[in-house]
Amino acid sequence: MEILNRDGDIERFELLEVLSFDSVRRRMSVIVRSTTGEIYLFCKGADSSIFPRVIEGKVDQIRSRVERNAVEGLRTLCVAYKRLVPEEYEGVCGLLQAAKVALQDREKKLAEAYEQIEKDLILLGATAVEDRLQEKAADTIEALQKAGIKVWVLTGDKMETAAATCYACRLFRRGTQLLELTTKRIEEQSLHDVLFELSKTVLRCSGSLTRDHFSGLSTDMHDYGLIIDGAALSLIMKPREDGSSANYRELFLDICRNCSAVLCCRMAPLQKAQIVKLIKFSKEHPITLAIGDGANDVSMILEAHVGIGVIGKEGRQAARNSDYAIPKFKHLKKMLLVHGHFYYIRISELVQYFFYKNVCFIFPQFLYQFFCGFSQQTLYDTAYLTLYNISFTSLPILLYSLMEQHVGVDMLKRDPSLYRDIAKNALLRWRVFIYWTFLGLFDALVFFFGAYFMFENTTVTSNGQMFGNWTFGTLVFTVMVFTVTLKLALDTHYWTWINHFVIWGSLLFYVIFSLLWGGIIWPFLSYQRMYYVFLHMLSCGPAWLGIILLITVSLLPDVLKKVLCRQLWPTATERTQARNQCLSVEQPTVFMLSQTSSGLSF
Ligand SMILES: Nc1ncnc2c1ncn2[C@@H]1O[C@H](COP(=O)(O)OP(=O)(O)OP(=O)(O)O)[C@@H](O)[C@H]1O
Ligand SMILES: [Mg+2]
Repeated sequence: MEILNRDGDIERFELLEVLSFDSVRRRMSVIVRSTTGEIYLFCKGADSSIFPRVIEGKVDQIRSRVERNAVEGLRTLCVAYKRLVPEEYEGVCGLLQAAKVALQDREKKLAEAYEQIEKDLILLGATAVEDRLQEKAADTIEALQKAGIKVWVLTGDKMETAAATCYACRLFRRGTQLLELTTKRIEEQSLHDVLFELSKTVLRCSGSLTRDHFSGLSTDMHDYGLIIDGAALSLIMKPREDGSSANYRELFLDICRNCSAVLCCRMAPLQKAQIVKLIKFSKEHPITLAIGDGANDVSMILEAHVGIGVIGKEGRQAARNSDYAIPKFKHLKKMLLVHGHFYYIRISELVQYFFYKNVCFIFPQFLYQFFCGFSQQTLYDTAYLTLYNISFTSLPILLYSLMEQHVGVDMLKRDPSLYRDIAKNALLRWRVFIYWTFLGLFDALVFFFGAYFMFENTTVTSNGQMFGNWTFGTLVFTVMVFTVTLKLALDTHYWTWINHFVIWGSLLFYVIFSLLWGGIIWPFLSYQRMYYVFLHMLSCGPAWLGIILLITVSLLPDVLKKVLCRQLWPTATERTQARNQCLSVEQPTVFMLSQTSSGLSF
């Protein structure tokens, strides 16, 4: 190992041992031998883990320096060393070797060995490096807050550094009142008192004020930010004999609910996961998402409902253990607010539409049983039964669920609050599900009884011929295929040639298939009950009229509901759609935004 010293000379060291870093110890050491044969141990790590191990050096001076640097948002590391005489070194080697080859509890033994070796150090100094935020980190966090997502920062960093970072990424603002739940405070008062005091502070205001927690835009004085450190968290989580820890947890969660931002600092990796778990199983059962870039974030990424890894300088562990890996933090915005929004809309329509079209399909068959003496006679021909879900009505919804964009990408990025329209599983709630089911039942009733009443008049054909039960079934089926496909066409906002192709293509395919299926005598069929049925039905005018009428009647309630809801209770998304339509007919306007830097930013 060669090192260039400040005089410009090269110093050579032989690297003997590495006591590797871990997030619990928060320090690492190396043992080296200089050219003169002296053996040194150099240790670097977080101030909190170095200072207690130091017996010499300008501790107070360096401590205050470190505090100052941390407040400025710099990442600080303290460095200490000690000289090892050869006998000591022998002892160290022996300890390490024994721990390394242990077959049981190796990790624990290594930790104990490190603990013994890294003590009685002489403080050398401290380093402070600027750990710059990734580009657009602040924008992204602000957008997430506007979208109604609560952002918590869980970090292994020092409290002061982490707080400065939170200010830099606008999680804390000028008006944010910081509440501290730290070990220092708990040492002064008891945990019980601190928690009650904090909860009194936050709950006093939450009752009387209508604050906008989520937008983060409130300029209200009572915008709270909570800071908690790892040691305080373990006190809260620690199970007690009298079972009171559960109460502390509830109290802690109550305080957090009333804070617009929460910062957890000096967290060990497992504590990060513990926090995620705590929130995940809290009474609101929120969906949690954890994003991180380092190995120390892996456990929380695995614990959260959605784990995202940022592929970065800190290696690939986080990305490898995540559900989604992204190259930069700023991509989270597009991922959630645009793709997340789109896919939620798509998947919810896919699910509901599948129920709907199958209710439309099966309910007439059920009703038919009352009219056929419960003889198990099918209403539709077997080919129709087989092909309804796999070819007549499959592609349009498949394409919808892959391509639909009810609002433009730019619009979703520009206005994060649109995300609130779909938050809390808004489109897959019972109310929506019941609406779709009733729509399906209504449509099925219209198909069935519409056709039934038409067939009551036995002289629908001009030549006096009567329709049979297969024509009845085919009429119901035709109206159904057209209605469910047109319903999807009404729901589609984003039309591309491929949507046109599958929607109109599916209908055309149905017509052509029916013509061929009944128009030709197929040699492989032993009997052909559909022979000429479809053509026969189309050859009579009233059937055409009936089909058009029934399709219109079945689509009408949904169209009316859409129009009324849009007019009376438009969602933010619908307002945006309407605005976009207005804008697209007006002359294009160019907006220019200029940003001036202000010394008063925080
Ligand atoms: N390679 C290292 N050598 C010595 N000390 C380190 C090293 N990496 C981190 N530390 C110290 O250990 C502390 C905890 O590190 P950890 O990786 O858990 O969190 P972090 O990197 O500070 O923050 P984050 O959790 O946001 O990644 C750091 O604040 C730092 O003081
Ligand atoms: Mg780290």
